[in-house]
Amino acid sequence: MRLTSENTAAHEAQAYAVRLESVSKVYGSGKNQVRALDDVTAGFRRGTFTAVMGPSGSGKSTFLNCTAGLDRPTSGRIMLGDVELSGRSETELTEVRRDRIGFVFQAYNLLAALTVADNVTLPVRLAEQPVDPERLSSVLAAVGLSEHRDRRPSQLSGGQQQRVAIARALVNQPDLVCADEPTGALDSHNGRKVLALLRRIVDDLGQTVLMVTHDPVAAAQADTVMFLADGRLAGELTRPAAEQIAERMTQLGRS
Ligand SMILES: Nc1ncnc2c1ncn2[C@@H]1O[C@H](COP(=O)(O)OP(=O)(O)OP(=O)(O)O)[C@@H](O)[C@H]1O
Repeated sequence: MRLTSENTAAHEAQAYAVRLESVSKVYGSGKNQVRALDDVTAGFRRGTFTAVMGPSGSGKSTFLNCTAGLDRPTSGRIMLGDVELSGRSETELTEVRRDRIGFVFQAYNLLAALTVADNVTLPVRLAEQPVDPERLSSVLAAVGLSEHRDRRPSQLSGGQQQRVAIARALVNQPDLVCADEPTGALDSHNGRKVLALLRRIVDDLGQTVLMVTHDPVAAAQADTVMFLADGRLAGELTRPAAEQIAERMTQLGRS
């Protein structure tokens, strides 16, 4: 097939969950100006798990927030599948986030008054869509919480609460799951279980995961580790061991 610019764009939208083209983010102005992201171009293929690492202040949260439509880049383009995020109104961005992106935060962000099942289906109900009982059962089974569907978050361990958050992130079959330090509040046993679950949703369900972490052991679960330094891409490692990641982080910290 001859590749015209139109079918190249369609092909890329199919192959990549999200693409960033020359994305920069500048905070403040004058002498207080901070270039948190500096001309970042990157693409994340569907069905892959990427960890984002870098020294403190290197731009990881800014990168994740811009990619997930929580923050707006100063310049550049972000394409979520075939949807361009730039130039969208706040209401449109809220809808894109609700319908196409799953979020997993360090602090779980569950609603204490709701049951597990009601927390998981919240994005569906916020979109005023009917809850599909089969979809609910299948995401609860995927995270191993079928028997706990009627409990409240306070009746679960931290690791179980994070698995509820992952089920909530999956319920709309999102284009992208964004995880910000998902194991940051967990002990190592529960942290390992959550990481294994993130790995499984990529391998078994074909989800695309983008995870910011400070932990080389967590990052070693990813297919690719992408490094940031001073808001710029500073290389990547494919299927690295935790030791290699730690070594690269030490080098970046020294530079
Ligand atoms: N809202 C903001 N206003 C001004 N500067 C900001 C803002 N948010 C981030 N920054 C600055 O942008 C740079 C990148 O910050 P960011 O939080 O993205 O880094 P990070 O790699 O996630 O850091 P950490 O690992 O410490 O969480 C830093 O210099 C930070 O001080």
